Amino acid sequence: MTRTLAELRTLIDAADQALLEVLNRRAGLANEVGELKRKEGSAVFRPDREAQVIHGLQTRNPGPLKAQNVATIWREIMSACRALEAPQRVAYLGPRGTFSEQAAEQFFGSSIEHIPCGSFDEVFHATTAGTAEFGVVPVENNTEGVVTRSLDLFLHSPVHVIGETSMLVRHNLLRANDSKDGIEVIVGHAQALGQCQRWLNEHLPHVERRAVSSNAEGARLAAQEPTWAAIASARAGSEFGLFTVAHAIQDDAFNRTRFAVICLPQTQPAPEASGRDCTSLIVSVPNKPGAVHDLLVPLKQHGVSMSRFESRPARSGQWEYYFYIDLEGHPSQPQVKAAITELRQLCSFFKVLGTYPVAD
Ligand SMILES: O=C(O)C(=O)C[C@]1(C(=O)O)C=C[C@@H](O)C=C1
Repeated sequence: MTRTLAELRTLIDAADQALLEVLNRRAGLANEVGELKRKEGSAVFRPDREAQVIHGLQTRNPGPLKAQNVATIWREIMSACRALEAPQRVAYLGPRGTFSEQAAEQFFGSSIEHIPCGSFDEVFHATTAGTAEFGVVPVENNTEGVVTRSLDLFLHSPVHVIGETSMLVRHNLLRANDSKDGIEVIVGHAQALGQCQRWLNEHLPHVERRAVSSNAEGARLAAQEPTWAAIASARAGSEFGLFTVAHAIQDDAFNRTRFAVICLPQTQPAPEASGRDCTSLIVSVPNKPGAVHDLLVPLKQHGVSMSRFESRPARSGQWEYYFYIDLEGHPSQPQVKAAITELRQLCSFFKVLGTYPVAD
């Protein structure tokens, strides 16, 4: 027997009512957890616990909801519960509508206090000065490579990384009217201009490209200047009331950016092991033959995999470099701890940038 639309909607209403009751029961429990944490003086945000909750539910999910939907829904549920315990102030490269804002909401859920900043430097500053408890900064893009300013800022900042999130980045050409004609200037963040180079060379080869502090700032400018077009997200387009002149103009269809979530260690200690963790280090070795090779030996000996190895000039004038290394695992695992201890002895500079659950 097939059910009518009216019958199905009645059943959905009843399911929603039951859901609402369960969700409020959950929120009440989170409130109690919040009181306990206030008494203990412990951190509200526990990314390790949230990662475990989501992975557990995904493993036990009978469907038809997809695993990805389970993650999205529970991230929002936990965001709302967390906000009841205490609001989280999150700094990112603004204005409203940037990919950094999307990354912040993807990681924390939307129940956060937004602190949009004018530059990556400001995000670090807001996070260390206490204007924000957390910051979200891009660290790497699969077409443009590392975000050098973020990596350089990590070096001397007291913040550590407590999480990461990775996002598919789709760029659009946005304008105050819906025509591709008469565009004199294209504005966007330098990274975005780079990620759309091929499309721009082919479609608008003679138009000036101008780097601005963020894509959303470009969208804001394009809303005021009819001969300008901006490269930015659909979200920035709706934020500033722009037309999309061309969709998805990034050269790589799978253009992904990885963001790091930062905070002061006193705000939030390093997350405990979640089962799928990453440990990020910055190291430097004496400038002598074989030194970089030697770095890899403890990793091989203890069977620890390296998922990233980047170098940045040390600016000492001596051809010295800082290496940004991501290891798979958590220092609470004996083999990871042993590899890190041995690695530390080989380095002239050594900093654990953070240890955190791996992004999905
Ligand atoms: O388990 C906790 O410590 C909670 O505060 C509860 C909860 C949740 O909603 O499940 C909320 C915030 C934390 O980040 C982790 C989980």
